[in-house]
Amino acid sequence: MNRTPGEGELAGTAPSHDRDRDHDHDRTPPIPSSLCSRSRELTDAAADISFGALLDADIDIDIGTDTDTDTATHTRHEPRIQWATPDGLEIVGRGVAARFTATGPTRFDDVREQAARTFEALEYDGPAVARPRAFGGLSFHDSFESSANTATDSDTDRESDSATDATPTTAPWHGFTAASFVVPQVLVVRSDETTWLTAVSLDADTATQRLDDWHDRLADSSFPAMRSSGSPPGVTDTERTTSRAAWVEQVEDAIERIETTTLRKVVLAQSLSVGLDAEIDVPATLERLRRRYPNCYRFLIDHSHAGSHDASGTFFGAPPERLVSKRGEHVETEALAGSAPRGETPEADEEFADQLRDCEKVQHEHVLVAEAIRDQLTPVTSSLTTDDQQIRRLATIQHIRTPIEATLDDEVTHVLELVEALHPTPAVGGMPPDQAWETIHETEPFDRGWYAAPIGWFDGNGDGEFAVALRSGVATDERVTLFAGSGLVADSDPHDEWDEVQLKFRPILDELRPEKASSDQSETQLDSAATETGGERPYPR
Ligand SMILES: C=C(O[C@@H]1C=C(C(=O)O)C=C[C@H]1O)C(=O)O
Repeated sequence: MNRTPGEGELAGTAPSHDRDRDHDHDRTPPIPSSLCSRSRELTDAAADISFGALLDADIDIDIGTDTDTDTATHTRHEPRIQWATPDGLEIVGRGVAARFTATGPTRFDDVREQAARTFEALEYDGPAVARPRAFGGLSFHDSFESSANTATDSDTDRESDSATDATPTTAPWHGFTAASFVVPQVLVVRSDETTWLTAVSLDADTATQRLDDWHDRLADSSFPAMRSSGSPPGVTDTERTTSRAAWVEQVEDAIERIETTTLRKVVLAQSLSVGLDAEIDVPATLERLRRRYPNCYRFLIDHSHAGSHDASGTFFGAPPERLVSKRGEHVETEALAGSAPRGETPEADEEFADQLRDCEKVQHEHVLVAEAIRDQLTPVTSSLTTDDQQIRRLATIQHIRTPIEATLDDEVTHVLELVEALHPTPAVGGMPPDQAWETIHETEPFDRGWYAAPIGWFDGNGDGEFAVALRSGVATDERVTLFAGSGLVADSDPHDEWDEVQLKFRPILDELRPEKASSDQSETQLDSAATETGGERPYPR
């Protein structure tokens, strides 16, 4: 199938050298220099059906003048996003009003520059919570390059350093690029008691028309009344990238590097490819994850590129970790590192928590992360406070958490600047960062892609929020590829670290296996204990 971009569906490419070597160059309209947005509050009935309706893959979304007549394929290829924070803000979006993409070491600046051009002339009449935002993320490392680009690079001049170092993407990351954000054409935003519908287009008339069309559609009672939580698709097989024996060798090798070089900490990961009995319903899976991991973020990114022949996979997850949020000059972040299982009883649970608090190795691993975050933020902030350590309890695992808040000085104006400064924290990379990446790159037998990388949104003011894309996977047809890792320091034990990684696969893996339903009793008990210790601050809207 070869689609042409529809009206209002504008794809941005990186400026300068990157644009010259984009293989979709001829078909790619420029980044829009204006956007118009209209919002309307949804009444109860429409609000209830709006999330499922907008995410439902079978819905024939209006994307303007798209010429494709194969509706089923076409809707599956229609980009969609979902974003939810632990305090109840939920956003779903469909279609592309603007797209910002970039590759290489300048990817943060390139995306910011593209977005600035588009958002500069944004006309918007709704409340702040329903404003247009760009949703997306980045790959873990800037050497990541989409396979679509690499396929054609041989016949174009490769000018940037990044292009020369780039590694072609491998499954399941086909179609992903080093930085990709979309401003959706239609958004439903739920916050507190209200639900808003927002439509975005190049001009006011189209935005108003789109808003009215979608409002009528959502008032249509033929849509299901509730968001579906579906049922697990069932698992046919699992394939590991890393056997236990290989892992033990990798960890021992990493520890030797820590003992003999200046490397102090490195996070090594594994990937698990899971074959499914049926195609996965990702929004329904996220709804089940919401019920079991209410304190986590939830995200879904399906950025299938207009004009591309193949759909990319859907990247989704329920991460516990905030990378950073910026609202005006106020910044919130956290160190989350150091992990233990949940106990079967409250006493056993507390014992595991005590081990986290008292274990020298775990404290070392955690403090490295908190210090690195403080060191990155101090030069750009006028004040910075670090709270006491807390235990963050999730249904299947507990972590040490140190909340960090700061007030920015005048130098930093965009959340992407903070994302660039902080990513990767030693919670997912290591210390020092370059040496940690070298170790990861030389050790891990798979491509991290967007795993453990920043995922989130920013708006026209440069405010935004990013989580770390952990407890995540990529769904492609009837497989889901999961990723999980663990922080290693000098006295790490390979077998303990193996167990920790398996625990981190569980959030999604449990939702793929029907047998999980039979152990619901114990999950419920875990759930009721899965509250945070220490007060959680409100997440920004
Ligand atoms: C790397 C992961 O998790 C990170 C590593 C942790 C650790 O080493 O203790 C804990 C939380 C996360 O910061 C993962 O979930 O894959």
